[in-house]
Amino acid sequence: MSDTTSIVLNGESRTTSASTIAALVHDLGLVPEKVAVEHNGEIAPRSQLDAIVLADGDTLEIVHFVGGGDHKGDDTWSVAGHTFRSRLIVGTGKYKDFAQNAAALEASGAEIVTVAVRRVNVSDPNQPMLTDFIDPKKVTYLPNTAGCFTADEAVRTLRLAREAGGWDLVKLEVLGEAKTLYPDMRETLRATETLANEGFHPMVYCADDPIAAKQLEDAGAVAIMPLGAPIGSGLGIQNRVTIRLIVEGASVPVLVDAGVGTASDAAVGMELGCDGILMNTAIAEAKDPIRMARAMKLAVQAGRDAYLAGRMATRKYADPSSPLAGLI
Ligand SMILES: CC(=O)[C@@H](O)[C@H](O)COP(=O)(O)O
Repeated sequence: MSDTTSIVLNGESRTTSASTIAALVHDLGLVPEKVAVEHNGEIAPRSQLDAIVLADGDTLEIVHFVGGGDHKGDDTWSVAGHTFRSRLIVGTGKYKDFAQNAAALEASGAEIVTVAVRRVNVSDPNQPMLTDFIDPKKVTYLPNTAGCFTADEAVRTLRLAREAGGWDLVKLEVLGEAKTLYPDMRETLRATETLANEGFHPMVYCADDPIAAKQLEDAGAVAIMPLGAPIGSGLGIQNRVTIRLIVEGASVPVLVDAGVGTASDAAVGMELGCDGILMNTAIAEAKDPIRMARAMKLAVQAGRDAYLAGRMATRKYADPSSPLAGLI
């Protein structure tokens, strides 16, 4: 058994002297109901907090949900000074029309919509305008740089967005090629630096790469948005390990952006500890977009609750649900 244990708390390494997880939680002054614990790579159920004794070489991560995480609906998240209840962000592309888009948004409960500045009309009053259907006073508009393939193009696009609507909380995506729509991480990093220096708050679409995620954060990204799978593919989260590593390493919100196909994909992202999910195609291309929007809302909530609840430990073998002890 070890007297001093190195742990990761809210993404930061700390050393403490307690020997069981429950004692650690107490020593650190945390509220047990508001912590999630990962012990040697497995989520430890809260009921076992005081049963797990730490040994030398153990790995332990304690995630403390400051000010949230209970059942009273106060589980908010914040980015660049804006606080939201909904952890779902929806897009504004591929819908039949703005009316359907607005109805899906309503059903999703999302408080943020992302808008492709180069594709969606938000400023020409002679054309149908998104703002007539989705009120920017009630919903946060998150301008994005969809369709930009260089840092310069993306930065120019967001400067225009800021001039048109005053938006400085923005979503940056710099694509590498049309076939995969994978981000060009070199250009993305360059654009992040420029935007941060110009006073923007860039939420950044990126590869599911923990090192790149850290570099973006250092460059001024206010949120890290790794793809779950290629944009518009609906393939669901392809690499849970890298998403989890990004969540563990980040001190800004992490949101899966792109590739969600159905509700269970959204739940998986949230169960991995992401702060939220951004999606467009899964809702817009569903046979019934309004119903799918509602399903996504519930899935994001369910995944978040499951994460906060702390899943049971996995076992290699069966364990009877009705205890066999005492039976003849
Ligand atoms: C809406 C938006 O910003 C997209 O660029 C985003 O990446 C969504 O991807 P999906 O369409 O795969 O959900």
